[in-house]
Amino acid sequence: MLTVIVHGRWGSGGVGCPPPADCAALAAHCCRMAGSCLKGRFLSLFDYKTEKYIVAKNKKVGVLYRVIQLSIIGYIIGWVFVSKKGYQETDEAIQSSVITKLKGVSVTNTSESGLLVWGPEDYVIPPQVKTFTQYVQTIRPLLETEISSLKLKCSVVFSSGIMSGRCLRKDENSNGTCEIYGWCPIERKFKPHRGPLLTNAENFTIYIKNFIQFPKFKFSKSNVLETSDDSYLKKCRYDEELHPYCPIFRLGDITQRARYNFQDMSTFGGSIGIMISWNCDLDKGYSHCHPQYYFTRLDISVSNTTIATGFNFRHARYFKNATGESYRSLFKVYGVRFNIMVHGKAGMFSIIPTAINVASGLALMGAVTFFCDMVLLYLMKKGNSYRERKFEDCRYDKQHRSTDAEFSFSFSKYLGFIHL
Ligand SMILES: Nc1ncnc2c1ncn2[C@@H]1O[C@H](COP(=O)(O)OP(=O)(O)OP(=O)(O)O)[C@@H](O)[C@H]1O
Repeated sequence: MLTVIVHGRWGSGGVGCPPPADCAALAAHCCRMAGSCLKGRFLSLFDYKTEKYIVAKNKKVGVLYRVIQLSIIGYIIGWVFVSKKGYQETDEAIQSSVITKLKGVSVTNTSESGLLVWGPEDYVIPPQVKTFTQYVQTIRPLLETEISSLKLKCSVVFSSGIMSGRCLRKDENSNGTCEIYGWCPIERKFKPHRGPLLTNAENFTIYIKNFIQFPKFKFSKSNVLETSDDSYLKKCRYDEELHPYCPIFRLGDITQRARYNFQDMSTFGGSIGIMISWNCDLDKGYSHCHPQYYFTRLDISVSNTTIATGFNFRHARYFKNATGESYRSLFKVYGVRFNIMVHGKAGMFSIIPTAINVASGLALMGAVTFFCDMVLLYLMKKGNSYRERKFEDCRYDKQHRSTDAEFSFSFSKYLGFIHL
């Protein structure tokens, strides 16, 4: 669009103004004509003003104009509307709840502890801080009441504990050892057993139940397939191709999907992130909103030189012998910690984002005209001749003293209408 910008002057003095004598005559004339002038100006408010186009027969600029125009149309339709769904209102304020249940049984037979059977209630340590606090609270009274009756004093050369202040086994050959309060025997340092102690741990299964809500659209759903088959959860195992909506995962498959071997990870432990991603196009309907799972190992760094890899913690079991003495078994456990993260985004058609994106598309199209005008006027060889045609100087003309066109120009100018 090539628009003519009209320049002009209105008033006395300066280039284009008639001599003062003529101005006085003109003023007198205007006064006589005041009534009709005002009427004419008022009526010109209801004139329809249209833009003047100049067709520039320049192939280079013409091709450039079409190419940019097509690119912008492609961007708006392809990227903004089709890919980014610019016609939808979105809600990322997802409300979510995750419930997990692990299943699987294993047997260990070591020289220290003999034959032991391990079920989920033994090897699953609740990761939530809240559960852990409850665990500490049930144990603490036992320690506090029993601590005085127990012979917890232990004399060692190096250990951590509370010093009693007494020195034991002091003779002429040695300075003796400090007595401390602590559990006997003190913890011995073992190198972790190579590979998992719970040998079939990679076949354990974890059931991840996830509920999500998009409050803006009053939408809620769970990741468990909606089916009338009661035995579905007993049989199914998650598989991207065959059972993408089965919420039961084999531990070995999870580490494999995170590109790590379960056997390697189980020696020193590790942390696996399970991301549940909900990307729902609610225009397609309820049944098309499904979760997608992504697995990644979290306790590693890109450089692979971190010394912080692995995951372990200490865990104790307390019991009493036949005479009522309290004992505890202290375990330093190496395990795989699962961090489950939920991310969600839902979109639904709305007229407001549609209108905003259409308007910004049209504004971009206007910018193309401005850009091509600049190229045509300032970069082309014949730029001067185009400039002469594009910009016309409308000067005051005695014969047409107060024309509608002139008034209309001034009115537009002083209202600040600038057309590109
Ligand atoms: N980790 C898991 N591995 C395999 N199946 C599981 C697992 N957790 C639950 N299930 C099965 O999924 C179904 C639904 O489990 P849910 O916990 O809702 O019900 P439940 O009757 O309390 O299960 P259960 O008493 O068997 O633990 C049950 O058939 C259950 O056996």
